Parts: sequence; structure tokens; C-alpha cells
Amino acid sequence: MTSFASPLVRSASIKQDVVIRNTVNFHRSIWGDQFLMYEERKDREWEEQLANELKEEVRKMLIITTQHRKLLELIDAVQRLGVAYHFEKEIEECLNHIYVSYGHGDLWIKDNDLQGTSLWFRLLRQQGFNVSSGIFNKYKNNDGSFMESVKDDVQGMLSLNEAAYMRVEGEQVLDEALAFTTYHLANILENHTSLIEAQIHQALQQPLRKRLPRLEALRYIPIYQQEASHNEALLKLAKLDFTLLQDLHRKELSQISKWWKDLDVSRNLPYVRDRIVEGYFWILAVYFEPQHSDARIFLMKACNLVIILDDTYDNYGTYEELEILTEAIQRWSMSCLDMLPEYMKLIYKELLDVYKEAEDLLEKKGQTYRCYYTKEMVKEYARNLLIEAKWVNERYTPTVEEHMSVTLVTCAYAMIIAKCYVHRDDLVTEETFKWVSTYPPLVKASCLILRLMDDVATHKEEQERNHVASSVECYMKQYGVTEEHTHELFTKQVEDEWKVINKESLRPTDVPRPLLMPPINLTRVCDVLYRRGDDYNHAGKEMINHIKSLLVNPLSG
Ligand SMILES: CC(C)=CCC/C(C)=C/CC/C(C)=C/COP(=O)(O)OP(=O)(O)O
Repeated sequence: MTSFASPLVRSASIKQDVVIRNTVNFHRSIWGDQFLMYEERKDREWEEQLANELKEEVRKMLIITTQHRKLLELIDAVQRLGVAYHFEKEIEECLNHIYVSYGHGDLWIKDNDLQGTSLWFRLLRQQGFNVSSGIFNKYKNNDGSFMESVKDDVQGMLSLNEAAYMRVEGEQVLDEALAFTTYHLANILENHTSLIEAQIHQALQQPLRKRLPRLEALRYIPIYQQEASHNEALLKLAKLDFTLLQDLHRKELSQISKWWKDLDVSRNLPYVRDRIVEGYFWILAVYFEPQHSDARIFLMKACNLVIILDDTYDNYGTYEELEILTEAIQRWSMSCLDMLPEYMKLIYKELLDVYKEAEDLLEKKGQTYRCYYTKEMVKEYARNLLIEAKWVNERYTPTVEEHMSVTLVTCAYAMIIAKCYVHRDDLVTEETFKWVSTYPPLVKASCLILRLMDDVATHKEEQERNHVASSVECYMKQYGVTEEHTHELFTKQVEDEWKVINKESLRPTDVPRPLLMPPINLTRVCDVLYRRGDDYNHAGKEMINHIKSLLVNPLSG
């Protein structure tokens, strides 16, 4: 029942007030309508048939390769080329066999093969096996420094550099290995020009641990092709699979562009950012596989509604209007529609419709609990956005602790992680939703990384308008430190949070390991979007190239 103090009863009086709103001029979409239309590939059927034949060849290779060093190289190539999702069972069996054969590490090391040892360590850690980093002490002198011979082994250093990014808190040997290899690899860069130099350059820009699987496939296909020992069937499969996926992704983007156009956001809600294509890049980073197509479509709708809500709370809505919207979202009922200001009706109706559509699908499978938990997180999100609006309204700068308790929710990642599981068919149970909604360490680390990287990248622009103080401003004010110092501290904290993610990815995990990939991939997106600035709102040259190569240009070669 409506309480007397409910903000819903105040909506009528608001209409008569002169309303002063923030104005933010987000530039229009740089992509125009180019993704609206989609034409199916003519050759799709026979290409799928060929891909199936190639898959069987690669599967056989995974089964018959018995030499462990060679098997690791094959698995690494399969993973980097972006086709590992076809062979999850085989890869798990192979790596489990290798883990059982060598235990935590001592049995693996036979010679001074730093490259092989690092590869062994990285692949097993990536698969969740807690192998010991102590193995790398064998490459150190008695005084604790790395041996001179390590410096001369460029491939070994590159492999160790990538492996060290699997570090967890307290692994000093990996911290040191990272500093050592980063320093010496950077020195090499100044002296040579070759394929290995290109690889070093890319590794130093972004380690494999933080790269998005689709972009890594694009990057690695030409490198693998140049390797004398490459396998022709695997290379062909990687190229064909990329093309088939690109076709499916274009189809989905066309579908979602039509949905957005039908909402007519640019006319009905002109203050909202139009970033459908950049948003699809974000979602594609979470899931790219064909079996997650329904999940992607739902995520696109639900996440673009998050953007609409974010812009409404951050920029356009008055505090009184936002109170009403928040209350209506808590009640989640079409009966609240009439109480809302006109422009908010479209937002509210679409929000309820998108979840109703999901619920109808889930009902048939007895999985409506998935919508229940996710809706509760949307309600929590709205309540916390309202707290931010209150701070802005009262010109209040919160303490860092207050700020984080609210903005870890409004960064939206925990809610988006829950959304990733709504239409996922395998492994998800009610426990999965209970897990994510309590902000366990991995989810919290992912939220923190987004919050810190987003704020470092966007706080200057946000402060030019009447935006809530970012974590950067709060920290500077509370501790009386400079912006530069704050950026440095936050960058260090991001690395520490990655250690938490690595630790939480080791077996036994809280939820089945494949369910950790959406939060891990969401964390990786931060490194792509916010490392150089704000590539979501203002896609730079590199981001535009990423989108074009994933969604527009045919794969070359
Ligand atoms: C499909 C799609 C749209 C995906 C986006 C994923 C998503 C909703 C991320 C939530 C965080 C967010 C709103 C970031 C950008 O806005 P901001 O920098 O204004 O965020 P802030 O207001 O929290 O600082």
C-alpha cells in the first residue's frame, strides 16, 4: 500500500515547477545506421560443414599428441586462435592429465626450458590448477636475483612475463619476474625489429590475461600463420570460425539496432547516449559463442536500459522525479506507470517489458528465480543511483568508504554479471544468483576495477558537469593528495584486484569454473575501454579499428 510519505504522490506538483536540468551533449553515434541491415552469407551451409570436418581433425590432434610440451603448445594455439570453446572437454582432460603427472611443479622441470615451464604454469593456472610458482626460483641466483641466462632467453622471458600475470597475493617470485621481464623486454624493443619484437610490444601493452578472446584471435591468426610449425587444419578452422561468428554477430547487432530504433531513443530521450555498437562490443567481450546468442540479446537490451537509467539519474532527472522513479522500480508494477513524469514512462515500460519477456521464456523451464534475483539487483541499483543523486543535490562529497559502498553497486557490474546467467543454459542454479548478489571477492574485485579505471578515465569530463564526485575526487579530498598520486595508487590497486580474481579462479571455485568467465571477461573489457581514456563514450582510433575488424571487415589472408 502507498504510504503517505511516498514520493509517488508528489509527481503532480513537479509538473508545474520550472525544472532546471543538466545538459550533456554526448556526440551522436559515429556508426550511423550501418548495422541496421543484415544479409545472410550465401556460403554459410557448406562453410559450417567444412568447419565441422576441421573440428574433428583438431580434436584428433588433441587426443593423439602425447608429448607434453607439444601438447601444451597445441592447446595454447587452440586457445589463442579463439576456437577452444569447441574442445573444452578435451582440453580439460589433457590439462588434468598433465597436472596429475607433474603435481604442483617439481616434477615438471627437467632442463632450463624457461619458455616451456612458463607455458606449463600459465596454462594450468588458467585452467584453475593451483601449480606452485616456486618453480621459478630455479631461475634465480643465491642472492635472489634472476640469472643472467634468463635475460638472453627472449622467448623464455616473454613466456614468463605472460605467466606472471596469473599471480596471486604473496607470490613475490612472480612480482619480481614481472618487473624483471618487463624491464628487459622493454630494453630489447629499443634494439631490434622482428616478429618477436611485435609480440613483445603487444605483450607489454596488454598481457594475455587481460586481452579479450575475440581480439586475441584476430591478433594471433597472422602470427600463427607465420610460424613454420603451424598446423594447416587448425589455422583454417580458426579463420572459418571467425568468419562464421562475425556473420552471426552482425545478425544480432542488426536485431538489436532495430529494437533501439523502434524505441526512438534519440527523439524520446535525447539526453541518452547512443552507443549501441560500442555496447555490443562490450557484450561480445563477455560471450561470443553461438550458444549464448539469447544471452547476448537479453544483455544488450538490459544493459542499454542500464545506460538509459544511468543518464537519467546522472544527468537529466530532477531529484524529485528520480525519487518517484526509484519508488516505482521498487514496486515493479505497470500500475505505477501513471505516476511517472511523461518521459520516464517509456523507460519504465521498456524495463518491465524486457524482464517480462525474459520471465515468459524462463517460466517454461521452471527458472523464473533467475529474473527474481536479477530484478532485486536492478532495484538495489536504482536505490544507490538515488543516493548519488542526493549527494549531487546536496553538493556533498562523500568519504572514500561511503563512496565505494554506493558506487560499487552503481558501477552495475554485479547486476550485469547476474544478467549474464539469466539465459545461460548450462551450470547455472539458484546458488549462482545467491553467490553474485552477495558481492563475493571475485565480483567485488571486478566492480572495483571498473569503478577505479572508469573514474580515472572519465572524472575530469564528469566534473565539468554537475556529476557526483568520483572516487578520484573523494580520495584526493580525504587524503589531501594530488591527482597524479591518486591515479598511481588506483593503478596499483587495479593490479591487486587482478590478484584477487586470479586467486578466486583457482580450484575449488565458489561456482563452476565456466561461470567465472563472464566476470573475468567483463574485467578485461575495462582494460580495453578505459586504459587509454574513455573508449565507450568517445571511441578512439584503436577502438574503432577493433569494432571494424570484429564486425565489418572480412578477415584478411
Ligand atoms: C550493452 C552495454 C550498454 C553495455 C555497457 C555495460 C554497462 C551498462 C556498464 C555499466 C557501467 C557504466 C554505466 C559505464 C559507462 O558509463 P559512465 O562512465 O557514465 O558510468 P558512471 O556513471 O557509473 O561513472
